[in-house]
Amino acid sequence: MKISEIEPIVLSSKEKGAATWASSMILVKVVTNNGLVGYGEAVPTLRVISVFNAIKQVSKAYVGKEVEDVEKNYHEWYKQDFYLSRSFESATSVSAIDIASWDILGKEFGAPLYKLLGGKVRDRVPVYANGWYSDCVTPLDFAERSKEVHARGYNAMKFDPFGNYFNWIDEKGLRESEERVKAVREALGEDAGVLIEHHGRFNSKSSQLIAKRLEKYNPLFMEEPVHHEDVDGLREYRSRTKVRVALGERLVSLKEAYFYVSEGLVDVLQPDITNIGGVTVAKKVVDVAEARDVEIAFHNAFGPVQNAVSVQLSSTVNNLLSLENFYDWFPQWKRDLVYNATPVEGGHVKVPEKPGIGVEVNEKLVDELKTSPEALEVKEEPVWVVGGTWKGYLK
Ligand SMILES: O=C(O)C(=O)C[C@H](O)[C@H](O)CO
Ligand SMILES: [Mg+2]
Repeated sequence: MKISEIEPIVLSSKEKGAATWASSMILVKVVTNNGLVGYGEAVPTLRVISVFNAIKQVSKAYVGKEVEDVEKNYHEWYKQDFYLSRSFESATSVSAIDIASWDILGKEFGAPLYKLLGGKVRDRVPVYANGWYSDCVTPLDFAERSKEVHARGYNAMKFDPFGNYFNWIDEKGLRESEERVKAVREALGEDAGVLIEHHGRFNSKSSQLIAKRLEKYNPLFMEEPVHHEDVDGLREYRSRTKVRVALGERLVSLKEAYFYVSEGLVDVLQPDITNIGGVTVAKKVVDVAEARDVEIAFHNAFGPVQNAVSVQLSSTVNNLLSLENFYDWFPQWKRDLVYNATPVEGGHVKVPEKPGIGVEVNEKLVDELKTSPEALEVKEEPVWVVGGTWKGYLK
């Protein structure tokens, strides 16, 4: 079947998500010449306009091609684009079109993606919560909220305890962060997973100080402890700390992922299927990680189509640690967009059996929420922060 049309669709709503960038979403609709429709999702972040336009350019390399030729089509774009691995817009655009292509493949063969990828190794996917700590500032705020999340069945949760510190962290910042993490660990007990998000914003010396303060709370992993491109800083961090490192949400190609795995720089790899090159590349990244016994925990922070395809892939991955999940902290419209098809129950998600990505998109709601691509406001609290947490509390 040939691809006849590709449409980027920006969706937004007044209802806000856990983070500013979660209030919008870029859906990609792919249609074939015999009327089959597939959906993918591209990542907005602060690039809504440029990603929307990039999808139009990447579409030029896909329209008219056989939708089943996912490998051939991806490599043709990789050759044509030249700067792919340095172009976030291109990588998330090709990822979205690839995901939609796989959605169509599943519909064509009447199978959920997991069946096209070698079958399930688990019937339910374990998830960890993110986005749950909006407006938490004091240790008590975090402790109380974490208990509520635990009571909902989540046995692992991630949070950024560092407030508005960036690059450097001083003793006051270390004390504030430690008090927040200590409060959560005491609230949850020893068996729950406590995952620490740094958002890649510290220099290596600061991150090493953080690791020494927090390792006694047995974090399941320390995510992006240093700036993503600070490889020497990451090497130094690895040589001087004992904690597990997670990274991967910013990777945009297979070779980038291979570098971090082959250099022994990562314990938990977090590829984002809507950034790394779609299903076609994500499944290769999983194999590279498996070769070095690196665990997989797909980054999954944006929308319900990304979530659906991440659930499908996670069900097939032997070396899966857990799948990130914002589902219960999505704005309702994101859950409604796929008829709330992947609810979290007891800290797990059942793997949908519908063809393709396993969920149906609510096309009526798409029409209601469709908007034009606009620049997001840049405020004192960065768009990637969980709302209301970019502050300190010790006077
Ligand atoms: O989900 C993650 O790992 C991210 O780094 C993204 C942010 O944490 C998420 O959007 C909440 O701010
Ligand atoms: Mg992160």
